[in-house]
Amino acid sequence: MSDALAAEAWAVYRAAECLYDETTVRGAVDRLAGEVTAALAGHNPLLLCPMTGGVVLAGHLLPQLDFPLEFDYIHATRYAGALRGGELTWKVTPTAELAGRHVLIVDDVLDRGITLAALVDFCRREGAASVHSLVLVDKRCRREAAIEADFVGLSTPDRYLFGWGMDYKGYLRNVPGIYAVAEAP
Ligand SMILES: O=P(O)(O)OC[C@H]1O[C@H](OP(=O)(O)OP(=O)(O)O)[C@H](O)[C@@H]1O
Ligand SMILES: Nc1nc2[nH]cnc2c(=O)[nH]1
Repeated sequence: MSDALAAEAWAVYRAAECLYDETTVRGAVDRLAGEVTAALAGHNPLLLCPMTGGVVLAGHLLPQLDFPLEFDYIHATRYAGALRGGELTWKVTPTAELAGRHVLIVDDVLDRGITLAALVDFCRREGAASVHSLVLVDKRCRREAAIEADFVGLSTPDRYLFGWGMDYKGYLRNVPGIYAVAEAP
């Protein structure tokens, strides 16, 4: 990507509002790990990470789930570097067999709900025995698909977010807190 976009991302980062600092996010991930362990240890679950946003959360959650599980990824995107979602584009389906499995989808943010609803539908159509979902952030907004996550880390207002896997035009997924882009004055 261009240096101009990197500079824009840096300016957006500096002007943004920190909604949750790193310590708070890590605390939420610890709690989520406990909840998932209580619900799914012993069920031989398959964790499914929607790329790319789910990768930071999955990387922090996995070592805290101290029981047998499998991990795979899926790739469907509808923002593609934009600040508003469009059509969902499928890029990669999981290589793991989902039939008969207890699937846990682990994603960064539940916003309009279109992506998570499509992922859950996909897993059900593939014959999963059960499908649970976990999101780091549940945005308080008007859903466009009737879905809620089973495990929720944190809640935010309806602002465009970045950090902890969430991007600003492809940048800032690495930021170690959850930030909201500054609103125009
Ligand atoms: O609830 P929705 O409004 O459907 O949005 C939620 C989805 O948006 C983001 O993915 P995105 O399409 O931005 O791709 P990314 O994971 O590569 O950032 C995020 O990772 C969720 O999967
Ligand atoms: N980066 C990012 N991706 C999203 N996908 C849906 N909502 C958001 C958001 O607020 N930020």
